[in-house]
Amino acid sequence: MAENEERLRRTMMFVPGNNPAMVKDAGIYGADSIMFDLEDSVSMAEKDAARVLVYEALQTQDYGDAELVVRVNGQDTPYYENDVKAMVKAGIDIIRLPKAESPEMVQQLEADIIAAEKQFGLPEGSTGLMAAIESAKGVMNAYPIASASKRMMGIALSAEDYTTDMKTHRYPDGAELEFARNMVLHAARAAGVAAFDTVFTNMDDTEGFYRETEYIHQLGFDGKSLVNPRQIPMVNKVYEPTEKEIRNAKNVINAIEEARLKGSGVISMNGQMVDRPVVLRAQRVMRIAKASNLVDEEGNYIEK
Ligand SMILES: CC(C)(COP(=O)(O)OP(=O)(O)OC[C@H]1O[C@@H](n2cnc3c(N)ncnc32)[C@H](O)[C@@H]1OP(=O)(O)O)[C@@H](O)C(=O)NCCC(=O)NCCSC(=O)C[C@@](O)(CC(=O)O)C(=O)O
Ligand SMILES: [Mg+2]
Repeated sequence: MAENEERLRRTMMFVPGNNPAMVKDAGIYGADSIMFDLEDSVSMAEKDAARVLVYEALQTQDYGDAELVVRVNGQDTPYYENDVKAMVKAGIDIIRLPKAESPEMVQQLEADIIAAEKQFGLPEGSTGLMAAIESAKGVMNAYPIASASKRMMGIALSAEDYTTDMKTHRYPDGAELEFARNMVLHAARAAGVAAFDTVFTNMDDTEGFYRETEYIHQLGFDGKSLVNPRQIPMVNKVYEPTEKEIRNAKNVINAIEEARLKGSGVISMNGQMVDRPVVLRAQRVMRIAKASNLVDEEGNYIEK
C-alpha cells in the first residue's frame, strides 16, 4: 500500500496493441504508466497478432521508468486466458481487468496470474493487477472489487462503457459521472489502492480536458486514463504543485520538526493550525514536487 502512495500515477496512456508504431514509440512521451490495449481498440481479427506484438515489444523495447500495464480481453472472451499467460510470461507489471463487476472476477484473475507465474517459473507476486469499473454493477461493487486481492494496484472508472450501461452519454459538465466518480474514489481510498479517472476522447477540446482534469484532481484521483500523448503534459501541469504550495509544504515540515523537538505534535504557523493531516499533505506535495523536478535535494523550490 505504501508503494501505491509513493509511485506517481498521474498519466496512464492507452496504446492500441495492434499498432506497431505506437507500441514501439510509447515510451518517448513520459507517461507515468503505459497501458497496452488488447481489448476494445483491437478488432477481433487482430487479437492474436496484437498479443504477439505487445509480447515482442516487452522483450525488446526500453520503456524507461514507466510502469507497464496491459488491458487484457474480458473473462467472457476466448482471448482472455492466452492474454494473461502471455503477459505474465512477458513480465508485465500490471494486468488491467476490463468490465470488472464483482470481487470474484478479480479473484479469478489473481488465480490465473498465480498459475501463470508458476508455469513460467516467475517469483510469486511479481505481477500486479488492477480493475476497470465500466457498469452500474461494477460501481455498486466498487469497494469489494478494490479490496478483492492483495495484488490490487488500483481501480479505474471507464466512462464510455459506463454511460452506455446507464443509458446516457457523456456531457460537458460530467454530472452523469458524479456518483460513479465518488464511488470509485471512495472505494479506492477505503481499500488503500490508487484511483484513476476515465478517458477524455475529444482531442480538440483542450479547455474541456483541463476543466475535467482540474475537477478530478480536486476530488483526489491519483490520475487519469489517457488516449493521446498530447494529454500527458496537460495532466502533469494540473497535478504540479505551485511554488506557493511547495514553499508552504516545506515550512510546514520544518515547523512540525521544530515542534517535535519541543515535544509537541501540533503547532500554529502564521495563524494556521498545523497537525498530522496537514503534515501528511505537505509531505505528499514535496514527493510530487521532487518527482516533477521542481525542488532540489533539500526541498528548495528551483526558480525557473
Ligand atoms: C485518438 C487517436 C485516434 C488520435 O489520433 P491522431 O492521429 O489524431 O493523434 P495525434 O495526436 O496526431 O498523434 C501524434 C503522434 O502520437 C502518436 N500517438 C497518438 N496516440 C497515441 C497513443 N495512444 N499511444 C501511442 N502513440 C500515440 C501518433 O502515432 C503520432 O505519432 P507520429 O506519427 O510519430 O507523430 C489516437 O490518439 C489513438 O488511437 N489513441 C488510442 C485510442 C485507444 O486506445 N482507445 C481505446 C481505449 S479507450 C476505451 O476503450 C474506452 C474505455 O474502455 C476506457 C477505459 O476503460 O478507461 C471506456 O469504457 O471508457
Ligand atoms: Mg470500456
